Amino acid sequence: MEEDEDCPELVPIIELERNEESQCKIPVTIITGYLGAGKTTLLNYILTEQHNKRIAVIINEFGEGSAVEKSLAISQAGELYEEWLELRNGCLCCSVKDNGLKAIENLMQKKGKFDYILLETTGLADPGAVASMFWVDAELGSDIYLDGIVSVVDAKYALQHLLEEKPEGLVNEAARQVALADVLLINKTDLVSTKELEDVRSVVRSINGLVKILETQRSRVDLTKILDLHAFDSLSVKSLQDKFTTSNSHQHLDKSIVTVTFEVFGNVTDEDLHLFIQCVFALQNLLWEKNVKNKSGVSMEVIRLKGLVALDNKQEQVIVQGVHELYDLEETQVKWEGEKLNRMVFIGRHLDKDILKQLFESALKR
Ligand SMILES: Nc1nc2c(ncn2[C@@H]2O[C@H](COP(=O)(O)OP(=O)(O)OP(=O)(O)O)[C@@H](O)[C@H]2O)c(=O)[nH]1
Ligand SMILES: [Zn+2]
Repeated sequence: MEEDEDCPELVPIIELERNEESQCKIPVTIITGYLGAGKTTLLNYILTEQHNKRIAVIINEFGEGSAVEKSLAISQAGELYEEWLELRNGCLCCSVKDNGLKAIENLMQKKGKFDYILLETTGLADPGAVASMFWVDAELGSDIYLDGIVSVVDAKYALQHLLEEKPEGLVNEAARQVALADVLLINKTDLVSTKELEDVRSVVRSINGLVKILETQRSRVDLTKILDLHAFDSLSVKSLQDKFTTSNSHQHLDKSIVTVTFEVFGNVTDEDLHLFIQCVFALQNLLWEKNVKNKSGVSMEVIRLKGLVALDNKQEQVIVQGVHELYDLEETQVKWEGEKLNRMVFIGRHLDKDILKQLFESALKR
């Protein structure tokens, strides 16, 4: 016993850093889903479940062009406080990016730190834009990080919403929400038959080949399955590998949003990888002259990107994450063994696998 005290166990630096990080950084989970799917029910459920966390809930009620107000409830020991948090600008993609973070940071100064932040976006907001504003590099010194995106669909109306044909150029928001999700709740399973549920599951799967699907009633879900996912950092490398081995590509009913995956041997320089990703993310930028089209001449749009890549000067696997024109490379702890097999997953509209794969192959070192 005494000997133990004399000789303290050495803790590797990496572990120390990770612990420190997880102590001071606060996860944000984005909860999205079509109108009436069960998002608020989920939030209420989370707030009343035993979790020993101090959770801040932010509900976006972004009105049409009106001033943005956020209703904020802080739950502590079952008590609910409500407070209005006002943001000056309604534009999600640009200025709210700073305001949104700032507002939360200010609030934490006033109220003390939270352990967790849940953000419910309305059925109309583009969760990709919301996600990107919370997906801030650690270097920026933010107190919060994006942990994951949870989408809720209504089992009864999901097919109708997901398969609805939009006029050319318009996005099916319900499908985009599924495309972005790390975890998807098929809620209100009490309202559908086994067959209907099976159909919803297969359409969801055809849109997003990576998403973890859970079925719920009244949004009741095991919280460990939706919180602390680390979906946007290098800790997700294991799950990405698993998904690659289990997911097989499905042919989509509505060809607009699909998941495209490919694997290519080789390695790439840092610079060429950045060029490739920038090119891919510029695909949706209609004003950009290099805007790459699919075989039918329609512009591709990447909603979510994940990949495991081999950089020519790195022993470790590097994970690539992208959402809404933001992307990030992060070195993992996992060393390559044997031949280096790059794995890429794209979720988006009008994607053409061959073109994306060729583009990636030409970025690889020869
Ligand atoms: N039958 C059934 N009803 C449910 C279930 N979950 C939620 N509801 C009901 O569905 C309605 C909508 O739920 P909300 O949680 O408010 O949905 P929401 O996604 O927050 O809706 P908006 O904020 O309007 O977009 C409510 O009346 C809920 O009580 C379920 O599993 N089964
Ligand atoms: Zn709601």
